[in-house]
Amino acid sequence: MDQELVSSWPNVQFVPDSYVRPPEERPGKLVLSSCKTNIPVVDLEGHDETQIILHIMKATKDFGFFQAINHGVPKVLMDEAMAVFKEFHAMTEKDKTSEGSKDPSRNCSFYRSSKNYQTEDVHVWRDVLTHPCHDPLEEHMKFWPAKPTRYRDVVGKYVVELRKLGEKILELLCEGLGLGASYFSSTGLSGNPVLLVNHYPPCPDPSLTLGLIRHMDPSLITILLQVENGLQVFKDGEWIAVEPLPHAFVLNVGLVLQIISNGKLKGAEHRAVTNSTLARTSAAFFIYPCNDIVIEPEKALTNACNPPLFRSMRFKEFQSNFLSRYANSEAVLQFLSTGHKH
Ligand SMILES: O=C(O)CCC(=O)C(=O)O
Ligand SMILES: [Fe+2]
Repeated sequence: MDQELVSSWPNVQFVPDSYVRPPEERPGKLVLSSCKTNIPVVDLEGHDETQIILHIMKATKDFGFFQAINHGVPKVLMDEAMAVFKEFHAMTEKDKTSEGSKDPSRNCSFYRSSKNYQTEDVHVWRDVLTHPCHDPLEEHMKFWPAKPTRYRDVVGKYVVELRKLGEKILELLCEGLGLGASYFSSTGLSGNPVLLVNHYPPCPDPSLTLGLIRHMDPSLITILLQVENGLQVFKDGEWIAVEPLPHAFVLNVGLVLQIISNGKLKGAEHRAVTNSTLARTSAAFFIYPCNDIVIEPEKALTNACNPPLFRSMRFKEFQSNFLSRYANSEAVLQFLSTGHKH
């Protein structure tokens, strides 16, 4: 059973030992309805941009997360993209594996649990399709799945819209931080968006396992599309469930933005729980810097009273160190820290 994708176990009756999380990580009773459910909702339409900026800054400072409505991405396209993501994950294991493994460099790939499957002690209950989304799009698209037949067409349109939305949110955050609106796009810091399509099949005992362990994202920001419950955010010692709102996106601050803003904006830990009846699909659009870009606290945001809290390093180095410490945010932050405290 271990050799197959989680989605290939249609009638699994119990959680295999290799998927049972250690007791301190298990969601237990906090799987769904017993959690609080409240993260801020930000309406991105409207004429008063100053108010929108204030609202986003407050939400990201308080929670590291918010849901965006009236964001400008066509609803029909969101529905089509989610439908095609579900169609991909509903294909046979053979088709998913061959359609997701066309890229010899493995930037576009399909895998179960996590990229550390071979070395991790315990797996998580998910299958993943991931691929790059930066320009020139056609060059990456040839490695994207060709089945379902409309995948490239629909997802190609979807990622163009998400890149626009990402730029818009980053511009608003820049203004909130007092940086020029084009700060990220002009520096290459937002030049490397990647899509990750998570699929969490129904699980016989969601209290024992996780779809995704507690982590922070190694991105500038992440834009998540979800239609079923399962995402939880850790705040003030508690797990908060992020209930899907129709046609909203869930936005969160990643570690790269935490570094650049010198801690003015902070990421939040989050995880995904599984569900005993429904399969859940979520699509995370990560805005990453290009590999060779140096990430460090922006000089305009540091001074003698606000010394840089984070070391400077290339994104590539940041990412490999992040991955080796994935589940341990404290160790990640310690690695990044200059030793200065707020
Ligand atoms: O599936 C979700 O809701 C969470 C996805 C996520 O956090 C991630 O892919 O980093
Ligand atoms: Fe995440």
